[in-house]
Amino acid sequence: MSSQASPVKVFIRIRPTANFAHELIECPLDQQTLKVRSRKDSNKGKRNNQLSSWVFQLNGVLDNVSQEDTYDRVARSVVLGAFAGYNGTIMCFGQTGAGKTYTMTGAAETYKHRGIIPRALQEVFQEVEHRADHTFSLHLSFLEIYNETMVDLLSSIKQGKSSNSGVLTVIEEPGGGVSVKGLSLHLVHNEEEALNLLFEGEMNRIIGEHALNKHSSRSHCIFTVHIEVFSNEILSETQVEEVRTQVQRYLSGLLDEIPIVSITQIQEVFAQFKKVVLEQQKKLREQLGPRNTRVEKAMNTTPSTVAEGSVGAVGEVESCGYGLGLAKSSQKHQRTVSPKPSKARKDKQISRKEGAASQPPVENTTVQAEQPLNLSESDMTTHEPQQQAPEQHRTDSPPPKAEAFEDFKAERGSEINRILKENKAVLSERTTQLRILTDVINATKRDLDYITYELRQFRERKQSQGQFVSAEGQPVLEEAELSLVIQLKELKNRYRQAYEDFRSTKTEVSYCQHLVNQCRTRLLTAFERWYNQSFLFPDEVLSVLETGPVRPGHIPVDKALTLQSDGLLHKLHADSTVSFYNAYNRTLKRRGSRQVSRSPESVRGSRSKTKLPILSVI
Ligand SMILES: Nc1ncnc2c1ncn2[C@@H]1O[C@H](COP(=O)(O)OP(=O)(O)OP(=O)(O)O)[C@@H](O)[C@H]1O
Repeated sequence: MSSQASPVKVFIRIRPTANFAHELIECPLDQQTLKVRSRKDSNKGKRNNQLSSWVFQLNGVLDNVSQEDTYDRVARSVVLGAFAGYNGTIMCFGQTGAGKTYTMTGAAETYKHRGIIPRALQEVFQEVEHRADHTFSLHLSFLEIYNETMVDLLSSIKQGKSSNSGVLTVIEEPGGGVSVKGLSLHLVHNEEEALNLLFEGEMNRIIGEHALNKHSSRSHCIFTVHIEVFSNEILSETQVEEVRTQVQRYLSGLLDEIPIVSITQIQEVFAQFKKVVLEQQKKLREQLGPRNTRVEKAMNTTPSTVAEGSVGAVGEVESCGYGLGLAKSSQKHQRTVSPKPSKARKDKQISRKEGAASQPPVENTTVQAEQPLNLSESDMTTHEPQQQAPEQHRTDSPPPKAEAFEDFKAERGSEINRILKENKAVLSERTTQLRILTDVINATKRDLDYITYELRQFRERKQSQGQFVSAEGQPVLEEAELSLVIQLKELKNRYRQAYEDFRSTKTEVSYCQHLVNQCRTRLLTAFERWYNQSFLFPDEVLSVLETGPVRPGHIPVDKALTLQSDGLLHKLHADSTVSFYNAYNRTLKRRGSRQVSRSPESVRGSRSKTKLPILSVI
C-alpha cells in the first residue's frame, strides 16, 4: 500500500438485471463515476427546485465485471498489503439480494464464480509458499453478529483455540483496535483446510436461517484471517508446539502432509518425528518385556542397517552430510507365499487378515497392529476362475472373498486388473532402473572419496616438501596432481549426472507407485462393491440399485441411516449418495443439538445485510 494511497477505497458493484434502469442510473466510461437521477415530483408544480441528479466519484464502478476482475480490483491489494504488514478490511454492504454473498463467497457450486474470500485464501497460501524464508502461522475466525448478539460460527469445530468458553465479549486491545474475546481461532495449514472452515461457517449460518426466525433480518459476518509471520532462525515455543501438533495429526492421519515452511521448521519436524519414534520404541519395549528380545533387536538393527547402506553412498558431492540408498533385496521384508495354497489355508489367510491383522516378522510375538478389514489385492491368492458369476448363485452364505476375487479379476474386473498389471510392470522396470542408478552413484561416490583422499595425501606430501612456483610466483601443478584433479572433476560430473537421473527416476517411481496404488484401490473398491451387491445387500437395497445410480430419495432416509449405522451404506454404489446421506445425517444431528442448546435470544436472522471479512496481521 503506497503512502499516497487513500486508506479507504470505495467501489460499487452493479448486479446484472434484465431491466436495468438506464434512465435513472448512468455509468460513464471512466468506470469511476456514477450518475443517479430521480424523477421530479410533478405535484410540486412548475417551479420545482427539488434536487434530481447526483454524481458520485468512486474508486471503481464494477458494472458487468467478472468475479476474477472484482477480486483483482478490490481485494488483491488488501491481501498483499497484509503480507506487507497492513491490517486490511474488505467490507461489503447492500440491500437484500444486491449480491453481497455472491461477491464475498461466490456461487459455491462453480469454481469460476467463487468470490473474494476463497480467492483471498488462495492468494494467501500462494504467498506463504513463495516466502519460504519465513515461517507463517495462519488462523481463521468467523463471527456473526445479530441484534447485538455475537455468535461464533466455528464453535462447532474442535481443536480451535479460544480464550474463553463460549462467552464472546468485545474488548479493546492495549495497542488500539478491538477484538472479540472468546472467539475461536483455528489453525489452518493449507487452502483446503481454510475453505472447509469457510464453508462450515457458512453452513452454520444457513442452519440458523432455516431453523430460526425467518422474518428477522440484519445479521453481519466477520471472516478473519490472522497472519503471523516469523523470520529463517529459532522457533518460538508456540511454533514448536505447532509443529508437534502437526506431526501428531500427520501420524494419526488427520493431516495429509506437513507443509514445508523453512529449514528450521523442517529440522523441528524431524526432531518431533524422532521423539515419537523413540517414545514408541520405549513403549513397545515396555509392552513386550524380556520375552521378545528379537523384536527389540530388530528395532535396534533396522536404523543402522539403513545407515550402513546409505552413509557414504548417494549424497552431496563434497559433504558427508547425508546419503540415500536402496535397501538390498535381502534386507527387505519377505513374504513367503506358495503359488497355489489350499482352500483351507486361503480361508485361514483371510480370516487372519480380517480378524487379527498381519503378524510382524518375528516368532512368538504378541504384537498386533490395527489393520483395516479390507482385503488387499496382493493378499488374494490365485485360484481357478469360476464360470458362473457369483450374483447368479446368491446364497445365504457368501463365498470366500479370495475365491470371489479371482473370479472378479478374470471377468468383471479384468480391465482394471489388466491396467494394474501394466502399471506394475512399468513400476518394476523403473525400480530396477533406480537400483542400477543407485549402484552407479554409490560406485562413483566411492571413487570420488578415494581420489579426494589421494589428492589430499599428495598435497600434504607436497606441502611438507615445499611448493613449486612458476617464474610469476604462481603455484605449479605436478603431472600426477593434475591427473588427480581432472579425475576428480570428471567423477563429480558423472556423479551429478547420475544423481540427476536418479532424482527423475525416483520421481517416476513414486508416480508409478501412485498409479499402482490407485488401480489397486479401484480394483478392490469395485470388487467390494460387486461382492456386497452380489452377496451381502438386502434385496430391498438391490432393487433400488438396479434402477441405476442411487440418488437422494431412492432409499428412505431413515432406512439409509439404519444402513449407515450397520456399516452397509459405505458399500452402496454411488459415492455421491453416501456423501449426501452423511451430510444429511450430520446436519440433522447438528441441527438437533443446536435446537436444544441455543436459547431464543441467540436466534439469528435469515437475511444478512453486511459482511465484513477482514485480513489482519498480528
Ligand atoms: N454480479 C452478479 N452476477 C450474477 N449474479 C449475481 C450477481 N450478484 C448477485 N447475483 C445473484 O443474485 C442473487 C442474490 O445475490 P446474493 O444472495 O449474493 O444477495 P445478498 O446481497 O447476499 O442477499 P441477502 O442480503 O438477502 O443475503 C443470487 O442468486 C446471486 O447469484
